[in-house]
Amino acid sequence: MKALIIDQMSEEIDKGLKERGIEFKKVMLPKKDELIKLIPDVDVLIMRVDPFIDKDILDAAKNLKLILVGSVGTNHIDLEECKKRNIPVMNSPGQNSNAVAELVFSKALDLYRNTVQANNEVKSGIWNKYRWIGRELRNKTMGILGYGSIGRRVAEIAHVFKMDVLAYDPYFDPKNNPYDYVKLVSLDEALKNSDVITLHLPLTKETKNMISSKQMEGMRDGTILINAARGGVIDEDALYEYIKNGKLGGANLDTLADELGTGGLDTQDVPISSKLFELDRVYMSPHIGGSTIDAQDDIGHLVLQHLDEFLKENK
Ligand SMILES: NC(=O)C1=CN([C@@H]2O[C@H](COP(=O)(O)OP(=O)(O)OC[C@H]3O[C@@H](n4cnc5c(N)ncnc54)[C@H](O)[C@@H]3O)[C@@H](O)[C@H]2O)C=CC1
Ligand SMILES: O=C(O)C(=O)[C@H](O)COP(=O)(O)O
Repeated sequence: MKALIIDQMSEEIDKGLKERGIEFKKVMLPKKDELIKLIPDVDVLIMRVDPFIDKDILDAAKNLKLILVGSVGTNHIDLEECKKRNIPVMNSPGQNSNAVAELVFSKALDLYRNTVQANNEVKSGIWNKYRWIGRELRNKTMGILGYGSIGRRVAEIAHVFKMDVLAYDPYFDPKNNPYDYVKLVSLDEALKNSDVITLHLPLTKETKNMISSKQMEGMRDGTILINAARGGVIDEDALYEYIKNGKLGGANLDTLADELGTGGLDTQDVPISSKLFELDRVYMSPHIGGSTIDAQDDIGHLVLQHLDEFLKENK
């Protein structure tokens, strides 16, 4: 059995493959052409959110029996084509939830306390403590869109910050709500009554551009938006307009519609641009929500557990 690892993953995976006597190769983020050349004799593909695994790659993957994904989202894999070929795709739910949730609060606090502008100003040699009057999360309302693994972890932390918590998730059965301090509401109610809105739902046909002008119009003045889900969920043109016209208080984004893992760019250290970058009240990070040593180690263990389950079922 041969495995191919195509992203930066925990060393635990290398160790685990060796212990199981599985031969493996590591090629960091191969381009599509390169992957098509590498994949014909691969049995197990181990990856994160790049590159896009499409029909051409699957056509070349004559031996492929399993795709192990060290991420939650699988919108970068043609699941239909995998199903046709009987190739299971096993993702890693739950393992990076805390990492993403912590980043959400870092992002909300950064915007509320203007840390990026304050940092830049001090380092440019200007000391002015009066310009950067911020706000506190305490007593504000957190609106969580998508009350899954990450959404629920965000709710727990928001409660500790003494925030009120609203959540919108049409697929979540309220009977399973573990927290009495989280009120499950409609999308409109969540938009209208939140000071901080954070997105934790998958990118699907239904959620693409789900947050657009109409939804931004329905938000409170000064609302800040955090997106550590997928870029395509927010209409970036509308976001630009609503931050520029002052209706929204800012956005802190970990993802963009045209980025790695969403079928857009396909390598690292690529130039990226967006008119959103013109706006001071837009803060960015390059899709690092799940990128902690802790989360990647937990993911490594789950990937190996999934591999063992597969091997057991396919002896
Ligand atoms: N920035 C990053 O590094 C990371 C981003 N993600 C993204 O976050 C998403 C959520 O991750 P998890 O919470 O772990 O997944 P999850 O599957 O536990 O939760 C997703 C929730 O979204 C809900 N949902 C689906 N469609 C919806 C809709 N139309 N409206 C409202 N809710 C809807 C589902 O019912 C589910 O409860 C992933 O799909 C992925 O795209 C996940 C991990 C890291
Ligand atoms: O799990 C997901 O879905 C994510 O978006 C990841 O955390 C980000 O991708 P990775 O590159 O961290 O696997």
